[in-house]
Amino acid sequence: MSRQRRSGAIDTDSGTESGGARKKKASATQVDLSGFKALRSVMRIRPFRRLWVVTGVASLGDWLGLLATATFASAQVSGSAAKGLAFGSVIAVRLLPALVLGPVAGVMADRFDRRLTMVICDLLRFVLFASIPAVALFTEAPEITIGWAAIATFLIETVTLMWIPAKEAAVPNLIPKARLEIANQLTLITTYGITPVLAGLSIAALDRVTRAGGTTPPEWAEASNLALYFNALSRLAMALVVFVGIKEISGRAVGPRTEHQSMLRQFVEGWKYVGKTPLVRGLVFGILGAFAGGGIVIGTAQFFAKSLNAGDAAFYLLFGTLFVGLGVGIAVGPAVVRDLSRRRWFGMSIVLAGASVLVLAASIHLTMALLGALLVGAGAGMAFLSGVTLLGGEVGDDVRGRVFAFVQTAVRVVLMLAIALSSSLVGLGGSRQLTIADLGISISSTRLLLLAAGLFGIFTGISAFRQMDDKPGVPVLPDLWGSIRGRPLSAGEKFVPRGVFVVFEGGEGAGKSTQVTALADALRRDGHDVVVTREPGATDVGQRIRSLVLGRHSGAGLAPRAEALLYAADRADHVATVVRPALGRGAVVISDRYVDSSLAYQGAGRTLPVEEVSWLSSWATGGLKPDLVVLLDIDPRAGLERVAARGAGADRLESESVSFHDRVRYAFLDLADADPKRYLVVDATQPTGEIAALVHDRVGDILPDPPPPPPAEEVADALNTFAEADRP
Ligand SMILES: Nc1ncnc2c1ncn2[C@@H]1O[C@H](COP(=O)(O)OP(=O)(O)OP(=O)(O)O)[C@@H](O)[C@H]1O
Ligand SMILES: Cc1cn([C@H]2C[C@H](O)[C@@H](COP(=O)(O)O)O2)c(=O)[nH]c1=O
Repeated sequence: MSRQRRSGAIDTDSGTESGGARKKKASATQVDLSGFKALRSVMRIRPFRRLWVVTGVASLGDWLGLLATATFASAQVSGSAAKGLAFGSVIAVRLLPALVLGPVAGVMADRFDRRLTMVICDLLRFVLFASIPAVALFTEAPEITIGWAAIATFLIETVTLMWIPAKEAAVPNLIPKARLEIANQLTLITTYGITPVLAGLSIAALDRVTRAGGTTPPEWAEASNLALYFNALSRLAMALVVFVGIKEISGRAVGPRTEHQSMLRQFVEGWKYVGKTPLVRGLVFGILGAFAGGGIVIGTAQFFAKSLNAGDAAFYLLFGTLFVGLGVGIAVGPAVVRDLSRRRWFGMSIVLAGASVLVLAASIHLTMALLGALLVGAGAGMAFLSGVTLLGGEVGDDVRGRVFAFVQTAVRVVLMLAIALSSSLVGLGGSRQLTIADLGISISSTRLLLLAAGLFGIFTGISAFRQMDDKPGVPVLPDLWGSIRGRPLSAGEKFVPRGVFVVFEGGEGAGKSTQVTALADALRRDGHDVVVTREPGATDVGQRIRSLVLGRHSGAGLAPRAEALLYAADRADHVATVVRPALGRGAVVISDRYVDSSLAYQGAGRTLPVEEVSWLSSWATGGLKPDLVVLLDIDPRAGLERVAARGAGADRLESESVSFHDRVRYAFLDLADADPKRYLVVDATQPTGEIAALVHDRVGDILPDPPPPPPAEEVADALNTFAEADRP
C-alpha cells in the first residue's frame, strides 16, 4: 500500500484566488492570532495588562538586583581574586536552592491560592532585597555584609522558586488559549529583551549621576544600593497590584482542587504526570536538551573565541549575537511559521538550534560564527516561546504548577552541570592546526564539544518532535514550507485502508471504461472483492453534478472555478461515501478518473493554477491518493474520433478545442513523469486485450495474494449501505 496514501497530508490553503485577494483573506482569518491586532486584543484583557506592566517593572528590578548584588558583594572586598570570588559566589548562590526546593514549589503552586502565594513571596522579596544594602549601613565588616548578601540572595531565590510556578500556572487562566502565544511573546521580550538592557543602562547611568563631578556618593546612594532599593520597591508594587488589582489569579480554570491529597502524594503525582504524558515528556526532554546544548556553548564560548584567533571582543560579540537571535526568534518566529503546528515547531526549533551549533563548531571565520550564534539564538528563542506556550496551553490547571516547577528546577541543574563540565573539559584538551586546502581549520576540544552539543541538540529535537507530533505521517518540510507560505498541511483523515485503490486516467475515448470493466472482471475471477466506480457521477449528488458540468446546455457559461469546485464537490462525496468505505472493508476499488483529471482538465485545460486545483482536490479527498494510476495515453484526435464514432454526440468538455485536449494530454504525461512508481503509462492505441493484460499484470504486483477473506457478516452489513455504489 502506498505510503503517500496512508500519510494523507492536505494543503489547507484557503482558496483559489490569487495575489492580493488571497492575502487579504488569509490575514482576515488570522487576525485573531497574530500581528498588531492580536497584540492589542491581548492588551485589552485587563488582568493580563496589569500583570504585564508590574512584571515588566519587577523584571527591571530583578535584573538591576542581580547586577547590583553581584557588584555590591565584590565592592565590599579588595583585590581582584577576592572580588571575582565574591561576584561568582553570589551568582552561584542564586542557583543552589533550585536543587532542593524546586519540586516543592510546584506542589505549593498547585495546592495553595496562587495569588496569595505570589503576594506573600513578593512581600518577602521586598524585605530581603531592601535588607542587603540596609545591613551594610549598620556594619563596616565585609564578612557580615557579604555573608548577609549571600544569605539574602539564597532566600530570595528560594522565594522566587515558589513565585514563578504560581505565576506561570496562573497566566494561562487569564488569557484565552488563542492569545497565549502572543501574551508569552510579550512577556518574554519584556523580561529577557528589554529589561536586562534597560537594567544595564540604568545602573551605568546611576553610577555616572551619583559620581558626577568626581564626588563619592554616600554609601546609601551608591548605584548598586539604589538598584537594590528599586528592586525591593518593584516587588512591593507587584505584591500590591496582584493583591488588589488582579484577583482573577485566585481563580482556577479546570479540575478539582487537590488539597485533600498529601503534599508528598501531590509531589509524586506531578513527577508521574511528567513521565507518563508524551507531550510533557517531549517538552521536558526538548527543553533540557536545548539548555544542555546552550550550557555547553556558554561553557566553551571563551575558548571558542580564542580558537577563531579573536580576542575578548569576539567573545562578547558572539554572546550578544546569541541574545539578538533569541530576541528575533521570539519576536519574529510566530509571524514566519504562521499556522505551523506548535508541537512540530518546538521540535524543529531545537533541531535548528542544534544544527546551528554545528555551524559554530565548523566556523573558520568570525562572520560564520556570528551567523551560527544568531541561528542558535533564534532556534532557542523559538523553542522557548513554543515550549512555554505549549506548557501553559496544554497542561491541565491542576498540575501546571508542578510541571513548571519541574522544568525550572531541571533547567537550572542541567544548565549548571553543562556549563561546569564543558568549561572544565575544554581546559583539558589541546588544540592543533589541520590544514585542508588553504583553510587553516583548528580542531580543538572546544570544537569537538560544540560538535557533540550540536548533535545532541539535533537528537533531542528529533526525539521531542517524535514524542509530541500531532500530525504523524504528514511530511515535515512541505508542512513547514507550506506554513511559511500560509498553507500548512493538515493531518489526513484518520483512516486505515485495507484495500487497494486503482485509478484509470486519460483523455476522451482513450478506452478507460473498456479497461475498467476488463480489469474488474479479471480481478473478480481471481477472487477479489471489487468495487467499480467513476468520477463524476458515482453518487446521487454526483449524478446531478455530472449533468451540470457535462450537459451541453445547462453548463454552457460555467466559470472555470465553478467547474473546478463542482468536480471537487463530486469527489468529496464520492470518496467519503464510496471509496473510503470500500477500501476500509478491504475491497479493490477501480475508479474511472480521479484527481489527475482535475489537474489536467481544470489545471492545464482551463489554465487554472494547478497547485490550487491540487489543494482543492486534496482537501476534498482528505488526502486519499491512489495506489496505482493507469494512464491510457492517446492522441486526442484519435480519441475524439472514437468518441464521435459512438454517435452519441459530444458533451461540454468533449466539445472543447483540440489544443485544449492536447494540453490535457501533456498534463497527464507530466504527472506520470513526476511519480513513475505510481503510474503505469500505456499506449492506448494497442488492442484492447493487450492493454488489459498489461494492466492486470501491473495491478497483480500490488494486490494481496491470496485475496483477503471477506469481512465479518455484521461489518459487511454495515458496509452494504455503500455497495449500491458499485456502478457506473
Ligand atoms: N484499445 C482500443 N482500440 C480501439 N478502440 C477502442 C479501444 N478501447 C476502447 N475502444 C473504443 O473506443 C470507444 C471509447 O472507449 P471507452 O468508452 O472505453 O473510452 P473512455 O476513455 O471511457 O471514453 P470517455 O472519455 O468518453 O469516457 C469505444 O467505442 C470503445 O469500444
Ligand atoms: C473527474 C473529472 C472529469 N473531467 C471531465 C473529463 C471528461 O470530459 C468528463 C468526464 O467524462 P467521462 O466520459 O466520464 O470520462 O469530465 C474534468 O474536467 N475534471 C474532473 O475532475
